[in-house]
Amino acid sequence: MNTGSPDAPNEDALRVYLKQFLMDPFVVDMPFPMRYALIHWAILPKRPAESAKAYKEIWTENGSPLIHYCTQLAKGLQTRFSEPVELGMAYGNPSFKQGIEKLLDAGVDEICLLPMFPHYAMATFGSCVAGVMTALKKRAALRVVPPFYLDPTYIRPLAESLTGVEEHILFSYHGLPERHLKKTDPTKSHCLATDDCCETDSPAHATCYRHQCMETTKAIIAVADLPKERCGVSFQSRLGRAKWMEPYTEETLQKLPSLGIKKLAVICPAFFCDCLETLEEIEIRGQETFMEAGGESFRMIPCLNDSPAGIHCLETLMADAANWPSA
Ligand SMILES: C=CC1=C(C)c2cc3[nH]c(cc4nc(cc5[nH]c(cc1n2)c(C)c5CCC(=O)O)C(CCC(=O)O)=C4C)c(C)c3C=C
Ligand SMILES: [Fe+2]
Ligand SMILES: [Fe+2]
Repeated sequence: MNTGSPDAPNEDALRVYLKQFLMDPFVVDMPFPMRYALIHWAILPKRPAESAKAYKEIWTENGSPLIHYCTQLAKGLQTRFSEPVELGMAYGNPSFKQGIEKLLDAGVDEICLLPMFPHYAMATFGSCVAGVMTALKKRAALRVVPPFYLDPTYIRPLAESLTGVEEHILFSYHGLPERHLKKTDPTKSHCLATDDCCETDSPAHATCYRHQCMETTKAIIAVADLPKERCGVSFQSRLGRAKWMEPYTEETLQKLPSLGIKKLAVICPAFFCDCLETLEEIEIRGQETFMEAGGESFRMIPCLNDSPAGIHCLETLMADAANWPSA
């Protein structure tokens, strides 16, 4: 399961998709009347046209890159397992609800859900699990592959993709409102209480997106044997006026050349597949920002996508989960 894309890169399709995405209480976590008002009055009048323009920049003859890569990955996985594999998106098509019905029609009595998000976030992993549990209505048992932010099958190929990269490396992760980090802290006192909370052991880290992103960064740096001073972290894709995790990628890209960093490579390890957020926000707009601020070269490191390493990673995660005792 992944987030999903609009059916087409046009305003009408974007309105449908954005409404479904942003009315999800796991994404915009406000009481219904406030969420409804914000989405319908502040976001839906303008954002569909803006987002349609962005999607047009990355749309290919195969449609949305995200859906294309996920479809190829699901096909690849199906060649590795005798049990049926279905792809389902949280928003848009193919929907996870259709996927569940297809699996039930095929007679399965247990479903293994693989949210294609390396890190836990209420807006992604949390929403997928809740959506599937509600739609499944206990018609089959469910097991869920946990966040795989440190899994060697994910870390190793990303580290290898940095081989020979001599530039400064920016690890740009999708951001979250800080409010989400506090909300999913089970201790209610750890996350963001101190500057170094993510470095201090805590049960909160099982659901701390920031901690998990930092761990992924450290693991890739260690496996790729990169000098730490040549690496930085930032958070992208901020939406709305609330405070999101900092530093923001856009501001970082603007600032780096003035610090003498003129050659840059960007890797986006929060994304299993390249999508709007990597291809348009970083590779197109981010590159422009960096070069206009005085940068000399900009290189985008691809996500695992439907590479053999990508299929191997998902296959291993799925096989490991299938070996756990039944729930
Ligand atoms: C990688 C993990 C992701 C997190 C965490 C996440 C949080 C999050 N996203 C929004 C709002 C939007 N996200 C949109 C697209 C989108 N987001 C992710 C991943 C994460 N989002 C993906 C893979 C995609 C799909 C892109 C594609 O290629 O189709 C969008 C739609 C596009 C746009 O108009 O920008 C929105 C809106 C919020 C509010 C949020 C956390 C609260
Ligand atoms: Fe933390
Ligand atoms: Fe997003």
